[in-house]
Amino acid sequence: MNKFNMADMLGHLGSLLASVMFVWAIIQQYFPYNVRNFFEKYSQRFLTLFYPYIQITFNEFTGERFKRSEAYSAIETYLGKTTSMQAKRLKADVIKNNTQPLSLSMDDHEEVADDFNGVKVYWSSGKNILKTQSFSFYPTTDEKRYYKLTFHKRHREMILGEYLQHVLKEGRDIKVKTRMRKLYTNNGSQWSHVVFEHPASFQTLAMDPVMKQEIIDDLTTFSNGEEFYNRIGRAWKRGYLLYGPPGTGKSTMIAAMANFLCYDIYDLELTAVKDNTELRRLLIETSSKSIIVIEDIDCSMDLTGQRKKEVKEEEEESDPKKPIKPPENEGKTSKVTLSGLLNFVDGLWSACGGDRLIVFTTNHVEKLDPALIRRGRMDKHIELSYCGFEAFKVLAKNYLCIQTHDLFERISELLGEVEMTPADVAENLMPKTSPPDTERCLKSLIGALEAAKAEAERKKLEEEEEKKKELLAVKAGEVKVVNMVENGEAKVANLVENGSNGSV
Ligand SMILES: Nc1ncnc2c1ncn2[C@@H]1O[C@H](COP(=O)(O)OP(=O)(O)OP(=O)(O)O)[C@@H](O)[C@H]1O
Repeated sequence: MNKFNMADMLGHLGSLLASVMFVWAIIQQYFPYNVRNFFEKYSQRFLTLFYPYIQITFNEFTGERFKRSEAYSAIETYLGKTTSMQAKRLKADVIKNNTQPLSLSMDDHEEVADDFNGVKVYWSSGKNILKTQSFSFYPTTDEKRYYKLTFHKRHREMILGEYLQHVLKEGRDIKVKTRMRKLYTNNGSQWSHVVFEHPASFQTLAMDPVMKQEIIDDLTTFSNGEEFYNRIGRAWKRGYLLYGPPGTGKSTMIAAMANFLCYDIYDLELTAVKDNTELRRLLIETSSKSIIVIEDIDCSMDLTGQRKKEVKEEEEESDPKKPIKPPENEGKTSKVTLSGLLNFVDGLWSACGGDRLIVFTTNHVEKLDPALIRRGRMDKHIELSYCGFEAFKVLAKNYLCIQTHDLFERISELLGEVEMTPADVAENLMPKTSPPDTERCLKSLIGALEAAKAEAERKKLEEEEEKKKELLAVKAGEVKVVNMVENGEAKVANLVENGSNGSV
């Protein structure tokens, strides 16, 4: 009996559904769009009288036809984490990133809940399929995806303000962290890029640990400082000057900075930039969350000489008596000037928004114009120097996976006496066999350090000999002069004596 009733009920339900669908199909087919729209509009209004929830739709494409909405993309990324825990149907996409190979988002018509400060909100995904007007035999469809946010109307203010800001910021931050980072280089006025996959990190960077921590803290404060920079009315940028002999890790540190902050790198070849206008254009094209690097700044332009010339020109220009003469550069290809570079560092271009680090490197800090590297322009001066024992320990850990060894004491002694760059120390620690023969590598380093020490001592001796010789030469010269003076005096005395005797 029960069985029969059930089958009967299902039969009725089936025919009811079929009828509803039939009627809906008829309405869609024959009722004009305006009439349907009218019913939909008023039924919605009627429902909102009793429905305490508010809905916001974020469409994938807004305004410009092929431009994906930034908000949609940030929401998609934000929901990625929640989605993988809650939704039953997910969409996966491959992203080329070491830390996270797959990006997950919820499939169409899924719903997930999110909790913010104890308030529950619901996100659902959907798509509208529009039939495009076309004369093709196969009608084409246009899919418009969207996310819908639903929340109770009593939380309106908080959701529209704080929560949405939080979602967009989190989404953007996750995106920055998981995106493939790029290394841009300029060929004249054009940037071209490759994927940036340098493995350097602060962990593998060999330097004094206190200094390293200081840099990490500084970078963290800077990257979280949007509000602070806004408050004090300064462009959100920071200048770093890295200086030290070749092979001390300046380029490696830039790579470590980019990996730490998840920023892109713009490696600016200043010598390829025609003039200040081109420099400005290149800078305006840089994106936020990036490091703009000018390596070997002292070789990129004659800063000292040029600065003097510029100062002289400025002085001459301000002299009213001076006749006006045509500019020297007219008709010639001009170069970037120091003042152009200073404008760039000072952030005249900061109107393009976002945070940027500017990093200059040099092997000869003393050659740079003080105006270029004064605080406020280059906020942090970092000296990368010869390898100390602490830096060596980092390299030993990286290259040989050891934290301590009997030979460390000797190495520590030698490093205190000899100047060797981390690049040279690393080269000696490079395993030549597999598995690495730790002792052999350490002994190779000791051998190199002893050879360097002997060489330094030999040079010192040579220099001392040279100095001695110079001193002797000076002394010999002095003796000669004294002799000459004495001879001269004797002659003069003779003459005087002869003169007083009346003989000429
Ligand atoms: N402090 C360091 N920590 C770890 N590795 C380092 C360090 N310094 C140098 N190296 C190693 O030496 C190589 C050369 O270093 P890097 O190019 O960073 O030096 P640099 O100071 O930029 O030199 P240059 O002034 O010639 O450009 C790197 O590939 C890296 O492997």
